[in-house]
Amino acid sequence: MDVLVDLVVPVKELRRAKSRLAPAVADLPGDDATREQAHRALALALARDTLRAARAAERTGRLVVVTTEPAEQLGAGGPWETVRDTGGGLNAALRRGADHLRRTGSREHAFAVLQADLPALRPDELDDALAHAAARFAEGATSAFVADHAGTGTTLLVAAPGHPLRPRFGPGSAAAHAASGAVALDGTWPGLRGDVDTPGDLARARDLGAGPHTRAWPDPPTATAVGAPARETAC
Ligand SMILES: Nc1nc2c(ncn2[C@@H]2O[C@H](COP(=O)(O)OP(=O)(O)OP(=O)(O)O)[C@@H](O)[C@H]2O)c(=O)[nH]1
Ligand SMILES: C=C(OP(=O)(O)O)C(=O)O
Repeated sequence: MDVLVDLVVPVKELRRAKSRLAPAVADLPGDDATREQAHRALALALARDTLRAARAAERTGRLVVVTTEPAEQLGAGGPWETVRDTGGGLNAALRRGADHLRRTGSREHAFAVLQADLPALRPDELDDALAHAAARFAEGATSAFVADHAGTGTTLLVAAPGHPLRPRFGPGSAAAHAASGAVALDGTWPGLRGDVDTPGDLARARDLGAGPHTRAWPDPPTATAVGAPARETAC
């Protein structure tokens, strides 16, 4: 497997994202509009911290964000490419990102999907998980995944070079990916496994050590923590 792995990261429309985190904003001061804005800011903070760590990983090649949001909205830690999410849900968005990579010259690379709700992700964890995947591919596996901390969801799905991504994200996706033939990767990667769906997950990620955006939420982080702006790719 090539040293570099091209990543597809899905970022849902912020005003519809992370509905299970509504209780985390319920007690914030202000009116409903203020709380809705804080909810969108939280979804954005999770994504920004995930992207920041993903971009910093040494094994990350191209980084493609599939979203309806404007590239500049995602801001921190670029550059990455954005591909427009044209609907159809998460797995359709991921296939669109993978198609974009394939059409634009990444045919020989391994591809991976990384969820965008991993605010405590550390670049070295992602590098280590991608190295584990490469080792399994050398043994003949064609895809591999990392289950979330609950063991039911999936935070990373990797396809070996020359093999398609077969995303089966959604409830029970860890079992669905295993049933599709993907091998489960073993490793103590708390940030990589630490997806944030509920207020309890958010507290857990903050205890682990979340990135600057999630740490600062509901306030914005300082400009120095934000980093370079994103680069948008027409698609
Ligand atoms: N581009 C894109 N990303 C999606 C879509 N649905 C989910 N995602 C992303 O997939 C990842 C995991 O999503 P979920 O945990 O199901 O997030 P969610 O749908 O925002 O959360 P809930 O409303 O609480 O179910 C996150 O990075 C989301 O931003 C979609 O339709 N399009
Ligand atoms: C979409 C997924 O995330 P979650 O289960 O956390 O919603 C998944 O793990 O497949």
